[in-house]
Amino acid sequence: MSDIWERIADLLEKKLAPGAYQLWVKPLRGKLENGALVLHAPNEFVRNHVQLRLQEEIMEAAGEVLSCTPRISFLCEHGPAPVLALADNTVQTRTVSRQMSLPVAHALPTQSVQSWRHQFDDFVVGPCNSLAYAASRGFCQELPGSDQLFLCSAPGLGKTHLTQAIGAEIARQSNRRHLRICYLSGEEFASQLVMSIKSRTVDQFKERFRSGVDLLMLEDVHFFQGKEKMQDELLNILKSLQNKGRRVVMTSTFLPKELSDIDPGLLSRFAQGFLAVMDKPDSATRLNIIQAKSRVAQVHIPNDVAALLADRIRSDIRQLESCLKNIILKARLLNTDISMDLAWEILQNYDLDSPSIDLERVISFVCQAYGFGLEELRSKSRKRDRVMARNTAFYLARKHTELSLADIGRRFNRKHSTVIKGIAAVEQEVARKTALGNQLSHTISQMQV
Ligand SMILES: Nc1ncnc2c1ncn2[C@@H]1O[C@H](COP(=O)(O)OP(=O)(O)OP(=O)(O)O)[C@@H](O)[C@H]1O
Repeated sequence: MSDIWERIADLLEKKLAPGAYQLWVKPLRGKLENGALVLHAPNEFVRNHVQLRLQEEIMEAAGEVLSCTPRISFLCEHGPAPVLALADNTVQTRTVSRQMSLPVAHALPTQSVQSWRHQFDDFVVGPCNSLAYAASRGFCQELPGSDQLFLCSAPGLGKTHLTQAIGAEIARQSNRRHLRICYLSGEEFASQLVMSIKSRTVDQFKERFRSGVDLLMLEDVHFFQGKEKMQDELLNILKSLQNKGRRVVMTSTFLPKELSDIDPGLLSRFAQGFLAVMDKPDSATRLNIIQAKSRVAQVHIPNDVAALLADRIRSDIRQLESCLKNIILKARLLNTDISMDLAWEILQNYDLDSPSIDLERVISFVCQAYGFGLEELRSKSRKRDRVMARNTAFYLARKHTELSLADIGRRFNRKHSTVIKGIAAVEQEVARKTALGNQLSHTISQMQV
């Protein structure tokens, strides 16, 4: 079948500038495999250039030779994974191929339908992300007012996961197979724009986004801070997409209002749709994530190990996941059980949070510091030293735990209004720097986090 490629290449020789043909098309080897045109480039540089710049021309030439437009895979002789030109590898009609090829040429290199890495099913929902999850689901169902979604969180808390889940879900819905999805990061957008400026193809670059995209998924838009030229182009593209009723998902590590050096018009576009913020997971969600990930790995994680991980890696799910994977891998390599010792060894390689403080730790600290037992703290006694000890416990519990005032009060046999008064009394003494206040400050600072 390689003579097919020779015919396509001959056609390209006639259509392209001689230099372009010699440089980019001549080194390619091509053949038809299962209805797809598979092109091998000698290296990644050539492959990327051909995929980015010549895909349309190749598609057209192939269409003329074959009387239908085939799917194209771009492979690299020394490279790893194939890069599919189409998001949908089912029905291959000329229209579908042409439509799909435009945005995907500018998408992340490996985003074919099969390569969405994350789904809704493997996203663990907790209080920290339930709104973002619901909004992402709503976006897929085209709920009224869900044309644009802005997902925001600190790094490693699931923005990419949800964005990819949206892409996977929409690409999966049979009635949306024709939809042209463009998924890329702010940085990729910028580098493609720079390349198009260098090759004087900015108009084509803009046109691809304006007319070739039904759903734009743009990650890490905080990248645009301070990049004026990029912001102009993005603003125009967003305006055009929004005017045409096209849908947009964006992610950012910062809220629109926290971004600096961004054109106000662009900021206002960022804030135009639904803004969903994800927080750090609470301990129950962290445990659920550990359990879900170990289920996928088909490994049993002992409860004490799960509790240790959930306690010491609290603010970044990516780190939590990576630590868990390393523990599982090490246990497999050493052919040993997953134990606390093994977990501790792996944990040393991570940036750990301090052990969290729960109410029982607060109680035992206060009892030790003041020389009372819990029953004396819970008693009705209004003796000054007991009141101070109790108030210190209220204050520390409020500071270090996520418990409500009512929960704290319950443990000490007190109403939540008493807890408020106790905390205020401690704060007042400390602020006034009285002798008692200084003593309280010292005691409070001894509670090691
Ligand atoms: N709620 C969750 N349930 C299951 N896995 C999650 C959840 N949140 C995050 N993860 C996992 O944590 C890892 C990091 O998540 P993700 O890449 O989506 O974070 P991000 O917010 O996009 O980070 P960054 O800002 O650094 O790009 C991924 O492997 C993802 O699957």
